[in-house]
Amino acid sequence: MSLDWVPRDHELRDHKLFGDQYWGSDDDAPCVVYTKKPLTNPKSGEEVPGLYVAEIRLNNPRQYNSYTTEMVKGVIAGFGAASGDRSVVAAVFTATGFDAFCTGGNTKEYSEYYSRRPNEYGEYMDLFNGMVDAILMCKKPTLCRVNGMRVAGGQEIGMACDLAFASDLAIFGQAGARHGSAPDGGSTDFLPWMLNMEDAMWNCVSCEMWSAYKMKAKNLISKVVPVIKDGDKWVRNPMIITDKWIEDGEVVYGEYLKDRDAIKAARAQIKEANKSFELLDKEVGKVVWTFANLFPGCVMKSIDGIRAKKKFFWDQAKLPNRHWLMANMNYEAYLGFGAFNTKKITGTDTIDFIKMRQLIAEGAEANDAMFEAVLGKPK
Ligand SMILES: CC(C)(COP(=O)(O)OP(=O)(O)OC[C@H]1O[C@@H](n2cnc3c(N)ncnc32)[C@H](O)[C@@H]1OP(=O)(O)O)[C@@H](O)C(=O)NCCC(=O)NCCSC(=O)C1=CCCCC1=O
Repeated sequence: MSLDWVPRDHELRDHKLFGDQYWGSDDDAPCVVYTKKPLTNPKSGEEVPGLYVAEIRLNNPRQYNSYTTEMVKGVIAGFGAASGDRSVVAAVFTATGFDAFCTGGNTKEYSEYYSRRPNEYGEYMDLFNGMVDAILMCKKPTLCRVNGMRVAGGQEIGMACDLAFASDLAIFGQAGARHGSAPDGGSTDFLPWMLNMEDAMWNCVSCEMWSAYKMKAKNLISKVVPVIKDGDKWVRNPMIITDKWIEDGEVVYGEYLKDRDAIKAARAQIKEANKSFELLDKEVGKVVWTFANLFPGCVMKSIDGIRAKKKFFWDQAKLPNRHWLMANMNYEAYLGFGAFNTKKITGTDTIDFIKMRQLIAEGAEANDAMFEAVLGKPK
């Protein structure tokens, strides 16, 4: 017997919360660019009709794709759109150019607007937390296409994604303790899951930058590929040791070259080289195709089961962190972001840390006199 007699409504509902007002195009930097690209079979190269991959691209290359307040809204809107679009198979998070995926919050905005305006920064942090939540809540697999350095908040929003694939020119690390913040936008929560505790501790606090090869060896990311192309030949990042594992009893794979002149020459080679994301896009395409050929519901249930472990610490800490970050905008963040933002005026991009500790040792008040004593001076 047919079930035609059961009343049904077949008009598709629209579940979108917002439109495209938070996105821009290539020419609108700083902005987020949202694009639906056809799902493609990596073997045949054929595009699948009616199915897409959503690309959410940070577009602020002049400032290493750091996100401005408006861009944070664009990312939230992007992951929300990808999540709610029936035709989207996966969401790819990337950025413009070969230099940077993202170096975190916009230090100019932090220094010139948010420092000494703690309530304003609290409101901003609500958006930032919403951005990480939007990635972790997206009902599509999320892939970070690490086109360049992933630093500070860039590392945090990158780690919020399910999987990461990197250009071998990318470096990974935090900048918080150097520039007056704590990596509380996800790194203190995610790093200890993804690296071992000892590595998480050092990478989170030291502000050392680790190569993509080192991070692959330490399991932070899924794959590293070269982007320098010399004719038909792919050339691995010349600044990093990739041709041996051990030297003099120490693991050297993934470390920077030691010799200063060799580093200088490698940097110049990278600058001049012809570059292409062909291999990176191939890797991302293969993974998306794997997901596309699995049950969508089972894929998302499995992903959310893993994400729950990442969310466990993130959800516990995100609000207390927001309150601390807000208060800190009156103190160390004012100094740290101020120093970085005025490096062209003073010739130094950090405060005088030893002087600050000496003043603290004397029990000095945290007032303008202290700030003046530790900040650089106009040249
Ligand atoms: C270490 C660096 C990432 C790279 O150093 P280097 O390769 O030497 O490049 P620079 O000369 O420093 O940078 C090139 C130009 O880009 C500008 N830039 C870089 N990063 C930013 C940024 N985040 N915002 C704005 N502008 C940026 C830089 O000023 C240069 O411009 P110029 O006009 O001089 O050519 C290094 O760049 C670096 O340390 N960057 C800053 C990293 C940082 O402090 N980010 C913010 C951290 S805090 C954060 O992200 C948070 C997230 C949520 C929770 C709370 C929080 O604090």
